[in-house]
Amino acid sequence: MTTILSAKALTYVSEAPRRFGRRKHEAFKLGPFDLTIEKAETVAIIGGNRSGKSVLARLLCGAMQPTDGEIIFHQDAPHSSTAAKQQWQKQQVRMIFQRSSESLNPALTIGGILHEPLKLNTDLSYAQREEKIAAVLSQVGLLREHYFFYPHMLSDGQQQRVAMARALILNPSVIVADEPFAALDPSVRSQTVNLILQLQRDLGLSFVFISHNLGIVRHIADRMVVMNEGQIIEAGRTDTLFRWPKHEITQRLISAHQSLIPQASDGKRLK
Ligand SMILES: Nc1ncnc2c1ncn2[C@@H]1O[C@H](COP(=O)(O)OP(=O)(O)OP(=O)(O)O)[C@@H](O)[C@H]1O
Repeated sequence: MTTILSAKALTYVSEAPRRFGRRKHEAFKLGPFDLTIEKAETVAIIGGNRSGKSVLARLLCGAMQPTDGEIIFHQDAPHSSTAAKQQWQKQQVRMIFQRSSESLNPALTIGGILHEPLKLNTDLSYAQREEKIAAVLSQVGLLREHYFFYPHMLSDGQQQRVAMARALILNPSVIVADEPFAALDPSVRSQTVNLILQLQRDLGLSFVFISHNLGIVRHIADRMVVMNEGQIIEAGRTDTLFRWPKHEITQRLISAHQSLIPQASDGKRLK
């Protein structure tokens, strides 16, 4: 196995705002804990509300800075200067959010949306960027014509694919997805799951995703990380955790999921 990144003693502490203004965030402590992500694996983060799943996802992709601890990238950066190395590392982990429609700029065409990260992060010429965009559109199952569409002209599933294309365009090693399936209807959801599995096979990508849907977690995650009150309370292979959950909270989450699975008249679970 090849380790892509490891979080060491990762800690995030936010104080409650003292006075004035709306209380957007309350006091919260995440970690310290260690976590590794291997090449081409899928790691699901599960846990109750406010357990810190989204904060962990944001720390992993660099959208929030840890108060303590560090995230180490194990691949060699193809650059020698520290600034270029840091820039490259930032590109290694990209995030996609729950509601793609809200994260896509409505004033830009899909082409415009996909040019942006390339303009900001690479020295590619216009023609090279066009070539890269055509390739990534096809990777996520969209057509070349979609380049000229605005986000509102696309379906939810297609918008999700654009969000995926934007995440992929800088050739990351890890995609972090916060509830990527929650807002999708069941058929689009299974298409998105299949797309993720296919991209993983084709590109050797690692996926870290947060989900309350344990059916999908069981279907696609190699490993599971269970969080509660800012701590990892249990982690391991998905099959093992589903069969032999050790922590009481993991047991509760899994039995709540299993109670939703239809039972046959003889009491056995339907496949
Ligand atoms: N950007 C932020 N800055 C500071 N604190 C934050 C930030 N985002 C969330 N928090 C705080 O971190 C705690 C955990 O929130 P988080 O959103 O990570 O939980 P979650 O497990 O993803 O919950 P849910 O399943 O309800 O989305 C909350 O107390 C929240 O107020």
